[in-house]
Amino acid sequence: MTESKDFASFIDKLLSKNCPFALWAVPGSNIPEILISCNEELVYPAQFNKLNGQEGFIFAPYHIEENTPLVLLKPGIYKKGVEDIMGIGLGQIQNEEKYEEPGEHSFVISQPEYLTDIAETIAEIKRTKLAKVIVSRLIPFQRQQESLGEVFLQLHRQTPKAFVYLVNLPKAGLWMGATPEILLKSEGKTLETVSLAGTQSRRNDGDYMWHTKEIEEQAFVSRYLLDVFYKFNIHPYYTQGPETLESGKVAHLSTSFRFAAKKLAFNLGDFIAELHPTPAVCGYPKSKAAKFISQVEKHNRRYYTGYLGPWRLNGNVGLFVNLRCMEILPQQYVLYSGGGITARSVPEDEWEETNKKATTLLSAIEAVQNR
Ligand SMILES: C=C(O[C@@H]1C=C(C(=O)O)C=C[C@H]1O)C(=O)O
Repeated sequence: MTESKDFASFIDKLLSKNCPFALWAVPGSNIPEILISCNEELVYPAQFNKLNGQEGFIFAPYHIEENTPLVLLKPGIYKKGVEDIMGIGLGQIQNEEKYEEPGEHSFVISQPEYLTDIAETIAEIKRTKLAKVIVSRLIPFQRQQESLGEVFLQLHRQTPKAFVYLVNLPKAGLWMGATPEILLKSEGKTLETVSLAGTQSRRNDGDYMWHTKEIEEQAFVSRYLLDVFYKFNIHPYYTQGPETLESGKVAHLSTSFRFAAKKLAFNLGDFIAELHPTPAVCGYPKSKAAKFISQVEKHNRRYYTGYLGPWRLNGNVGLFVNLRCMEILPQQYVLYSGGGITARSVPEDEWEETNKKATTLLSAIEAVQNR
């Protein structure tokens, strides 16, 4: 797919129609998939647990609010593979009006402000029972005349092991990303969820050493997953890891948990509602961390740290946490990047970590802008 100039211009033409769609490639696959829906095929469930029994593609926010609804694209035109996708007659797709601009993204904080916030976060952790909290920030980047189709293909070329996507939706906006984090994925009769946390720079020699800070912060996520398993009576389950997972310019610690899908045959929506947001993107304990985030972060996370992916589409569930993502506005890209803060954090290192995470997207944009 990455070789096709025609495919990039097909994506650009689709974007110019402004119809609701989700385009994605699952990790390790070169085969793109698309779901195009008309406005009538969009559903806005009021709560996360209202997904029981539904089917389609989900684009879920961090918090459901009026400006950030949970969106389900019901099966409309679904195609897999470049040829089949490009076979879609664009003439049959209705032009939709331009969406309303999302609210101001003016809460871009400077490095000194960020460092102060992180120092205060560390002090709060040391003073209270809060053990870990994810603090994020916005990174704006100027758009030029570059093709978004080309940026999507470049992103896929650079991060083939991620879930790479482009989503255009009224109410939610235009988003692109390449996330390494599985929330819930089906494989035959098995379901898998993953505890992913702890970050270091990617190494060429693959010789990773993990330190106490990363080991502890990933363990918080694993412990939380086991609490949720206990609530839903999920056993036996099988684990693999912690092991190193590379994505873009960084690497993480990852543990996979697998169990029989029949355990959640009737309440998969409830399970997701309980799982989200995990301590990988919120913190631990979860309610304390969520409250702290709402005080320390001046921006609205919108769909960053939400989740997205096929939901029982042709029988498959493939939900990923919305990380390494950006909202695409007419004049600029707004990237979202965050990291887990614990008592062992060093503010300057955390700043660097958010920069490194952002290079996944920035290097794809720059590669296209500099062509
Ligand atoms: C919050 C992000 O990533 C999450 C936080 C991580 C960390 O704190 O080390 C690692 C992976 C993700 O679970 C992000 O990419 O913005």
